[in-house]
Amino acid sequence: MGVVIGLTGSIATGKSTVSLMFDDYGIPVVDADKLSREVVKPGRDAYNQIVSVFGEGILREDHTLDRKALGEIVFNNDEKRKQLNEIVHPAVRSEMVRERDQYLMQGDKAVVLDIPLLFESQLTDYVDKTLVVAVDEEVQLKRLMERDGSTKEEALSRIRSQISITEKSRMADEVIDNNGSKKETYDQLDAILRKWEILP
Ligand SMILES: CC(C)(COP(=O)(O)OP(=O)(O)OC[C@H]1O[C@@H](n2cnc3c(N)ncnc32)[C@H](O)[C@@H]1O)[C@@H](O)C(=O)NCCC(=O)NCCS
Ligand SMILES: Nc1ncnc2c1ncn2[C@@H]1O[C@H](COP(=O)(O)OP(=O)(O)OP(=O)(O)O)[C@@H](O)[C@H]1O
Repeated sequence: MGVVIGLTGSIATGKSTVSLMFDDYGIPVVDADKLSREVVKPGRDAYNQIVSVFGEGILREDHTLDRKALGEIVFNNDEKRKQLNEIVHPAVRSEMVRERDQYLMQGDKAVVLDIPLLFESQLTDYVDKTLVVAVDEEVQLKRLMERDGSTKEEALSRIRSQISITEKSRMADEVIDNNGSKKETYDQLDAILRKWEILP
């Protein structure tokens, strides 16, 4: 049976960057962020529930979700974030398990579940190994502000919505230090995959 790797980190620590490296090895990745965007498309159950809870003020003119507006609400209010999670997460979880099992059935040696909230949502039972991508907090803040063009306040409200990267690193089976170059990150991933006997 293939190994299921739970890939996580905290926001902007480099999960997507490492997930692209898995692509290079031909190891399939199931991306929870991507699924969470699909299950809230107009007409889907989760979309209808979000509109009924948060109102039409979080819709754009074309009726798709205004993710920035919804983000401003939920990253500044724990109760509202919990409500959104309760709507979106079950749909993401069932799709993720379906895709994971499909890869395992077709005989893949490993499959990656890229889940930002692996520890927050207590999803570690869905995976065999946990891999955390970590950077120092000042690097995280800088990369997040640069990537999203966000203010320090906006970036900090997102960072504070998650368990700290220090704590996640303590819970992980393996940690990749992504403070350095992408090449250094690649080398660490390579070593871990060899240690786990996923690569020869
Ligand atoms: C609030 C929303 C609309 C903001 O959308 P936006 O396009 O700005 O961000 P995006 O979805 O690309 O998420 C970026 C990052 O934010 C962090 N994040 C997203 N949702 C959450 C959450 N509920 N709690 C903590 N961190 C979160 C993750 O690190 C994620 O990688 C969106 O994040 C959302 O629907 N969140 C709820 C679903 C969820 O938990 N998704 C993450 C894992 S399934
Ligand atoms: N080793 C690195 N050196 C320089 N920049 C990097 C490195 N790793 C990642 N980055 C940059 O940092 C930003 C955050 O990385 P990435 O998008 O991979 O994080 P993430 O953990 O997937 O974020 P999110 O939680 O929002 O999904 C991106 O702009 C990325 O290009």
